[in-house]
Formats: sequence, C-alpha cells, structure tokens
Amino acid sequence: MRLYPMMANLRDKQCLVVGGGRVAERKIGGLLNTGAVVTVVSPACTPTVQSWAEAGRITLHRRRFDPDDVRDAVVVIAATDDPGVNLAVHRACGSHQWVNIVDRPDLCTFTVPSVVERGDLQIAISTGGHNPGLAKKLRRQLEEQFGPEYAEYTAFLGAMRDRVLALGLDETQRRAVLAELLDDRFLRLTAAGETKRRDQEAEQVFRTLGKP
Ligand SMILES: C[C@@]1(CC(=O)O)C2=NC(=C\c3[nH]c(c(CCC(=O)O)c3CC(=O)O)Cc3[nH]c(c(CC(=O)O)c3CCC(=O)O)/C=C3\N/C(=C\2)[C@@H](CCC(=O)O)[C@]3(C)CC(=O)O)/[C@H]1CCC(=O)O
Ligand SMILES: NC(=O)c1ccc[n+]([C@@H]2O[C@H](COP(=O)([O-])OP(=O)(O)OC[C@H]3O[C@@H](n4cnc5c(N)ncnc54)[C@H](O)[C@@H]3O)[C@@H](O)[C@H]2O)c1
Repeated sequence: MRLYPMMANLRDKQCLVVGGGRVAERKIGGLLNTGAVVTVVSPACTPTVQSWAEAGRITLHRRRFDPDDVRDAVVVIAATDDPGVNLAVHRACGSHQWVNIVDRPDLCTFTVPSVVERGDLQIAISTGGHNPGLAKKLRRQLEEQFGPEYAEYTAFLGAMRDRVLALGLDETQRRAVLAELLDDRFLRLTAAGETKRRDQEAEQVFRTLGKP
C-alpha cells in the first residue's frame, strides 16, 4: 500500500481514542503534543493516561466503547486489546473521519509514523506497515545523527528565513543568502552553544549577500 505522507495540523480538533493501555498512551501523547482536543473511552487505563485526565488535559470516560462516541471526532483511534471492539469502532466511523485501527492496518485511513522530534523539526518514518519495529530502530539511529541541537538550529534557520523573505530580494539573491545560511558552520556554532558568534556570522551574510 502506498501512503501519502502528510503533516496534519490537529490544533483544537476533536480526537477520540478508544482504549487506555500502552499503545493508546503512545497515540494520546502524540495527539496532546499537537494541541488536539482528546477524548478517551476505556474502562481501564495506564497511570499516565489517568494523570492526563486528572490534569484536565484529556476527557476520560471510564466505560466501554459506544458507537455514538465517534460522532464529533475528526480523528478516531481504536487501540483496545479486543479485535471485536476495534472492528466495531471502524464500523461506527463515517468515510469523512480519519481512522486508525491499531491491529488492522488494512482498515486504517491513516497510520502513525515513528518520529524523531527536535523542536519543530520532525523526521517521520513509515514502513507502510511492513515492520513498525524497523521504524523504531531507524528512529533511534536518526536520533544519534540529529541531536538535540537541531531544535535550536531549526528555530534559528526559521527566524533567518523570515528575515530573508521580508527583505524583498530578487530570487537569485534570496537563494544565495538561504544557501549560505545552510552552511554547516551555523550548525556547528549552534551545537557548541556559540550563538552570539553564529548570529554575528549571519549578520555578515546579510551584509555581503543580502543588500536589496
Ligand atoms: C511507529 C509506531 C508509531 C506509534 O505507534 O506511535 C507504530 N508502531 C510502533 C511500535 C510497535 N508496534 C508493534 C510493535 C511490536 C513489534 C512488532 O510487532 O513489530 C512495536 C514496537 C514496540 O512497541 O516497541 C506491533 C504492531 N504495530 C501494528 C500492528 C498491527 C499489524 O501490523 O497487523 C502490530 C502487531 C500487534 C500484535 O501483536 O498483534 C501496526 C501499526 N503500527 C504502526 C506504528 C503503524 C505502522 C507504522 C509503519 O508503517 O511502520 C500501524 C500499521 C498502525 C498504527 O499504529 O498507526 C511505533 C514505534 C514508535 C517508536 O518507538 O518510535
Ligand atoms: N499499532 C501499534 O502500534 C501496536 C503496537 C503493539 C500492539 N498493538 C495492538 O494493540 C492492542 C492493544 O495493546 P496494548 O498494549 O495497549 O494493550 P493493553 O492491554 O495495555 O490495553 C488495552 C486497553 O483496551 C481497553 N479496552 C478493552 N475493551 C474495551 C472496550 N470495550 N472499550 C474501550 N476500551 C476497551 C482496556 O481498558 C485497556 O485500556 C494489542 O492487542 C495489539 O493488537 C498495536
């Protein structure tokens, strides 16, 4: 199956997770990171899911799934350990809803990738359902390659790009400045914590290449 890679903005979107176990907890955590409005239906749940409910970060209904639960949800995830319940969740959903059934890749209208998270930089890995263990293994390898410095580095490059775009340069100049800012020295200076020197280097780039 060929999947379309898509980064979804779920801020303030209603999401339903059926089940509150280990797998549900992972999916809920990801949804919460995006600012989604999460409702969980499950008779039992992990201590972390319970703590999210107590902190008011999710709405938790401690009961079994009811088909009516899916009504207002844009995204629905079925993550119970009962294949019959997971199938019932799928059947309750309409074709307008994005549905993930954790034990039935064939019924998913979206799957969840493994993700290296470095601030706003996200590197998502999908194996098209062939082997989620491989996705996890690759994530760990990529986490070695792309360290925590990439969070600050990405934010820095974002701020610099905003500036470049605001300068109103012609296309050739704009490309030249953006290309120079991607030089590895800016990454090295960020990783070394030498942000002052990095910012001075960036000013130099603007002075030499970024004159309108
Ligand atoms: C990436 C990740 C994201 C996340 O969940 O956040 C994710 N699974 C992860 C881990 C993981 N999953 C499983 C194991 C045990 C080892 C093994 O079985 O291989 C481990 C390893 C572990 O838990 O350590 C078992 C498993 N997974 C699925 C089935 C059903 C089936 O295949 O039929 C079964 C068998 C269940 C059973 O035993 O019956 C199905 C799916 N799992 C997916 C995603 C989607 C495809 C992603 C892709 O294209 O690769 C898809 C299709 C649907 C979905 O869930 O969206 C996350 C790693 C996060 C990380 O740590 O980086
Ligand atoms: N896609 C993935 O990433 C992945 C990974 C591993 C396992 N799995 C599959 O996910 C299933 C769940 O794994 P787990 O480790 O989270 O199991 P778990 O035992 O930790 O949790 C199961 C949860 O389902 C809930 N539940 C059971 N019946 C319910 C009902 N009628 N209504 C609402 N909630 C109900 C329980 O309260 C519990 O919280 C496994 O059985 C396996 O098939 C998927």
